Amino acid sequence: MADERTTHAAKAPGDPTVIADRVHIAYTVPTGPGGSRRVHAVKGVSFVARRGEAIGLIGSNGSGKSTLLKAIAGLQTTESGTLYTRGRPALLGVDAALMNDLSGERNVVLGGLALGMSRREVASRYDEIVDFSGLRRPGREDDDPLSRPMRTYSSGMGARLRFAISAATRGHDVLLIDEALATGDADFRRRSRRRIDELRAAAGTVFLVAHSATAIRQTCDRALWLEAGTLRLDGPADEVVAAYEESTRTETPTGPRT
Ligand SMILES: Nc1ncnc2c1ncn2[C@@H]1O[C@H](COP(=O)(O)OP(=O)(O)OP(=O)(O)O)[C@@H](O)[C@H]1O
Repeated sequence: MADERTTHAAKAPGDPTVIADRVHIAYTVPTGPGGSRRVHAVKGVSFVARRGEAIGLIGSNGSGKSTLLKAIAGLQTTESGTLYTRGRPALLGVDAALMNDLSGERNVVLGGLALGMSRREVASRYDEIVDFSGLRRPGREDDDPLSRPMRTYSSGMGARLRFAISAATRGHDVLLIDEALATGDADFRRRSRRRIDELRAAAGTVFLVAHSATAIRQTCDRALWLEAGTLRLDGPADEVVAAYEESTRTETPTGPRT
């Protein structure tokens, strides 16, 4: 079977959708009465993302991946440097503005509106979203998770619904996905990959933050490896992921042996 990813990757990338030029991002963290300290989360990161690319962000915990994603989405200000994002970016993922006390059904509407869909658009895509999430199981109509509050969902169910909502968006030049593919079964991951490919083919740029090297390898053609806020490597996903894996093998402390 042909590898869709290779087909897309073979196409020449298009116009720039995100341009980062020596971007620095810092948080101010209160340390006590009147005091604060700065956490320098992203340090001088530069890259150009183009239409048609799916770019994975990889790096150890606290390396700045989510911060960079938020900045690309326009939700986090930069301290210095220039960050340009074309059109309407959409940030999707575990932090998406869903409400745990509301039912899955209400959250589909809420999430759709938060992503800029009209009520009519949400209504017309409702079934598509729910089908994609895989939460409505034929023959199990007596227990429809969509009518239950989201707090009763497993983390995998919640992640699937969030991804399904976000995957229904249209017309975004830049789609940012945080960790959405880390959960879900093989079938869901396959459908997610196909959808990301479709979004990419429909002209946007997709950024994906994932801890799973496999998700990045299977979904992205390019990867940015962040380490302690700096861009350590930018290149073909296979190469960057291999270098990252190699470093985690050699740099992960094993702890003292007793
Ligand atoms: N709201 C915040 N206030 C203060 N510091 C923050 C905030 N968010 C993140 N940080 C700090 O910024 C740095 C980068 O965090 P970020 O969440 O971007 O990393 P990450 O690579 O996405 O991590 P993970 O893989 O664990 O999700 C870390 O040192 C983190 O502690």
